[in-house]
Amino acid sequence: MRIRPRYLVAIGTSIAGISGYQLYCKDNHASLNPATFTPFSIESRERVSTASKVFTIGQDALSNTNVLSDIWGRAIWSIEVKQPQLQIARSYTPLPPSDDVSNPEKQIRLLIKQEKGGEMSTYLHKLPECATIEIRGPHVECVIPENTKEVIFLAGGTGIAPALQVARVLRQRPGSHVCILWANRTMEECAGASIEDESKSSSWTNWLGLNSTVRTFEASTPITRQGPIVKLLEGFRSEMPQSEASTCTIKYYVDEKQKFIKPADIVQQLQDSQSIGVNTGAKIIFVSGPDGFVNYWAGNKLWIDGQETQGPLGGVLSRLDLQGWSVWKL
Ligand SMILES: Cc1cc2nc3c(=O)[nH]c(=O)nc-3n(C[C@H](O)[C@H](O)[C@H](O)COP(=O)(O)OP(=O)(O)OC[C@H]3O[C@@H](n4cnc5c(N)ncnc54)[C@H](O)[C@@H]3O)c2cc1C
Repeated sequence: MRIRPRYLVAIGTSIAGISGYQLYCKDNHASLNPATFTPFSIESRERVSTASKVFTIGQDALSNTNVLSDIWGRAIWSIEVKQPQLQIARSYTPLPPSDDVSNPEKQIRLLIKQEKGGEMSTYLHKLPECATIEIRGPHVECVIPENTKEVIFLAGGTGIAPALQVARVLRQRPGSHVCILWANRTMEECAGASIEDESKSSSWTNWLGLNSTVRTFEASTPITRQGPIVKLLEGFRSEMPQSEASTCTIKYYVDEKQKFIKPADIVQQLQDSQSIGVNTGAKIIFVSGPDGFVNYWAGNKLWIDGQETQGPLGGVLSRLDLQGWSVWKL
């Protein structure tokens, strides 16, 4: 059968078109960018608790891009996920990679809590394995000043994700002191965490090992498998050189255990910082979590001309002598 030249042109054009589209899709996968939503597949989901899961997204598709390597080293950042039917987007904060720390750009992992009645989080939790989601980013939420080596991080619930980003940045700065106070409603959100007996141990010096004999834990705390977030936190703690020049303190607080972050915990950290007294750079207290948590500790953020701003310092922190530390609400 003879095929007319004009059909050959049409077939050739179609093949070229399909190949071009496939190439475009391939490139498009690798081009996470802040302006447009790009499809990525969900590679896996790991349950953290009844309400929370860690989603791993587009690991292979991201393997050729360097877009994230710079940002991991200097900032708190997020990405947006789109819900295609409702055309809404929500922000999420990537977790540092757990296994292949040298190639962070290969992974986007998100800790997502399913909110009761929440449109996006429910949509994401109900998606089947290998589903495609559209993401846009990275978006810088806060650049950590180069001279910052001391950070206290008050985190509530999924607000722990930016704390892990900060820990990762400071781990690369010799002489850094990171203190993360993480509050959860239930024990299952931080399964495997050691809940400190606060009457016996409360200062950075204890984590330095100077007081290690009094580091005891609530007898009622069940020894369970460490959840993925606790694993990440404990990984940071053990990787950070524990010396007087460099410390990583992590404390867990759980509502159902009647263990809450108290103003005295912050005062203690400020005093410990003063006694270590090695750093002169910008010292920052970050507050991250649900609105109620942020409001309680640092006051409301304010919307001005359609932009969310820090607003004045309020809440508990405004009543403490912060000794020159600045506060950043996330
Ligand atoms: C920079 C940034 C980073 C973030 N990072 C993370 C992260 O790493 N992990 C994470 O889990 N979340 C993160 N969030 C929060 C996330 O963006 C979403 O806000 C969250 O997932 C809830 O979205 P949703 O669409 O499921 O809930 P929404 O539909 O927006 O609802 C939120 C809550 O409000 C209630 N609600 C909704 N409508 C009403 C109404 N009419 N009346 C009364 N109550 C109502 C819902 O029941 C729900 O509890 C981040 C937010 C920001 C800004």
